[in-house]
Amino acid sequence: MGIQITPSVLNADLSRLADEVARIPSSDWVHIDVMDNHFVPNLTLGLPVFESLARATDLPLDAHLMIEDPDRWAPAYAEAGAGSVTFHVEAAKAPVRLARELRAKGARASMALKPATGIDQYADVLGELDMVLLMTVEPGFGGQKFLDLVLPKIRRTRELISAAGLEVWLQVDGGVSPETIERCAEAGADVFVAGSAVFSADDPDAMVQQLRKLAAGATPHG
Ligand SMILES: O=C(CO)[C@@H](O)[C@H](O)COP(=O)(O)O
Ligand SMILES: [Fe+2]
Repeated sequence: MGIQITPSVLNADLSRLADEVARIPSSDWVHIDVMDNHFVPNLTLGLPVFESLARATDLPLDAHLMIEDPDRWAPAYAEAGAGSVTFHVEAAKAPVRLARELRAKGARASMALKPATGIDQYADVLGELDMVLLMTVEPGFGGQKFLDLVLPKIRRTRELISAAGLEVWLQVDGGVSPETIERCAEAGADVFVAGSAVFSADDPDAMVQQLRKLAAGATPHG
């Protein structure tokens, strides 16, 4: 599939969500951070806002659920029209069953890992997934500093995906900017979330294009 950029609207003007999304037409996806104030110490938005945005844009929505009990709530985001639904493995009770349910509802199934969660123990689950999200900050807030300590895990995840002959996308999320995106691409990431880097830029769409170019230039497989 190649390099994809999925801006997070967390630090956009949430009172004008549809207008903000209209400022980034070059994006491959729009990343929506759903937080419940339990799994993470922050509260953002839920299904009603998500459904409204799905009606207001033609860009596909990439739902990142930082919530407890994703087994119960995640399928509703697939039904609401999400192209991709990401649940956290630290919160899921039955990740394989949940991934299968998301796929059955027509969404891409994606599993997220916090920075301190290892990937090796989930090697056998990769075949059930369309994407793995590796957090490069502790989840909960935009605008945090990129954690270089996650780079070896990005490399290891790419190795596991390749060794199994899978087409699983590898997304990184947190502190991704023109300063850090090349490191992630070199390590094997191919889907890049960027929140503050995009929405604090004078021209957010030009920033999306710049990020894509930098990642493409640094990626080992073109
Ligand atoms: O999931 C999260 C935070 O928990 C992210 O999607 C951030 O919202 C990305 O924002 P930046 O780190 O790029 O500012
Ligand atoms: Fe996110």
